[in-house]
Amino acid sequence: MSEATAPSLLRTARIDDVAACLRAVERDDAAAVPVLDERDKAALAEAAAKLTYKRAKPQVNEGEKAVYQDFWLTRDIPAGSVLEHCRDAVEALVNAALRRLDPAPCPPVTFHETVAQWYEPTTCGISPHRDPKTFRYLVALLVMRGDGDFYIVDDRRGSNPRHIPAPEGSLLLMRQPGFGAEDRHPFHTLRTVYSDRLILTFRHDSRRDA
Ligand SMILES: O=C(O)CCC(=O)C(=O)O
Ligand SMILES: [Fe+2]
Repeated sequence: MSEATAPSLLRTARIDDVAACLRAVERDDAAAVPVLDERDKAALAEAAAKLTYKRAKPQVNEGEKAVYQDFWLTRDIPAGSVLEHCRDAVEALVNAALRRLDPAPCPPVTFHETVAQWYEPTTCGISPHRDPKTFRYLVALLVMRGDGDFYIVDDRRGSNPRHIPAPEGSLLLMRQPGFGAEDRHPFHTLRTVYSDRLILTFRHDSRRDA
């Protein structure tokens, strides 16, 4: 798609609100901010609904480290699609917000990895876990459709849950190592999913840094 016809996304997102969200991430490990209007949500959910998803492995790891998952995913994001434009728009928005913070908690992010995830209603979308620490600075989850209960927790048992409201249309930002500190790497979980939930997950992969 040429630039002239590229859809404009995130028109209603405000950089200052995203900067305030990043401050909340420094304090609370994760926070969400509304970024999508009705038109964005419709265009993105329509494109995401056309992707071909694979079921996530129901269980990853054994014993104490077991993580249980109940969702569908794909990394096949068509080149030039509205979903790819969306990745670029979210990356630009987050980096514009980071530039408003002094000192900035991390360098500019590059979202090397994009995953589309689809959850049907369930009582456990994904049990407590940490994302691999090769993913640095920030993980960004864009909720294109649906609703679910996201929590930051203290451990794999899910102790001390802190609910992070992230309704449809919001961008949930969660810290990874390198965001202000090397030793902050939060456990998190998605519990109840109330209605079909479509998200894009964006991650900065340090193995692909120059
Ligand atoms: O869907 C969510 O809200 C969380 C997903 C997640 O933590 C992951 O895929 O690593
Ligand atoms: Fe995760």
